[in-house]
Amino acid sequence: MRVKICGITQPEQSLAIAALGATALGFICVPTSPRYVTIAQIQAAIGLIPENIDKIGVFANTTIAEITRTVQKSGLTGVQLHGDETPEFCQQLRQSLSQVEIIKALRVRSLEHLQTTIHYTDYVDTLLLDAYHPQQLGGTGQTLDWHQLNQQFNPSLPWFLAGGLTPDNILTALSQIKPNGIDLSSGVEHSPGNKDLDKVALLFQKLGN
Ligand SMILES: O=C(O)c1ccccc1N[C@@H]1O[C@H](COP(=O)(O)O)[C@@H](O)[C@H]1O
Repeated sequence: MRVKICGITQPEQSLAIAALGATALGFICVPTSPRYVTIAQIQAAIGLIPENIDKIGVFANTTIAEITRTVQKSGLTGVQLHGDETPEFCQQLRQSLSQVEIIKALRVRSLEHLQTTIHYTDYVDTLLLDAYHPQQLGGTGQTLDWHQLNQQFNPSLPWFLAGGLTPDNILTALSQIKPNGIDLSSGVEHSPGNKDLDKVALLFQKLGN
């Protein structure tokens, strides 16, 4: 299973988290987030991380030109679209970034809302489900209803479960639902952007790594 640790701001923490077992690291490219990092900060982190680790930039409601510029300058291997990007936007981004993994995040408002993921199938590589929050785009610590999700969500694409996952609740979540990957941010940090390496280690211990 893929394990993505997101919202990293300190380059040396990237290296430590990769060594603990993360398969993907996430960098927040949304300027309003307390976890926002510049291209220079992403470059510094990526310079330390082994090649086999996925390096994902998280964007929301920005332009294709801005995403493309950031990917090309920083060396990101994937992008996570966490805003209201349409299937048409994803199709255009695919044309601009053909070698890069495109992950479309859906902030789930309702079970009916889940059905919109079908429209992205031809244009993205991976889906991600996060909890909806009226004021914040992500990193909220809010969880989804895993049991209901298990009954209603059966996508044809691989997908990440996100939203309020922690070392304490991860096994409960995975007992109820079987995503292809998990994504954690606020559940493994001291404060926004400052990861708690003890919590990350506990996560991988719980996962049996
Ligand atoms: O973390 C942020 O600050 C953020 C800002 C804007 C868009 C997405 C963001 N984070 C994403 O939120 C989810 C879940 O986070 P959490 O585990 O509930 O804290 C995760 O996919 C992050 O990539």
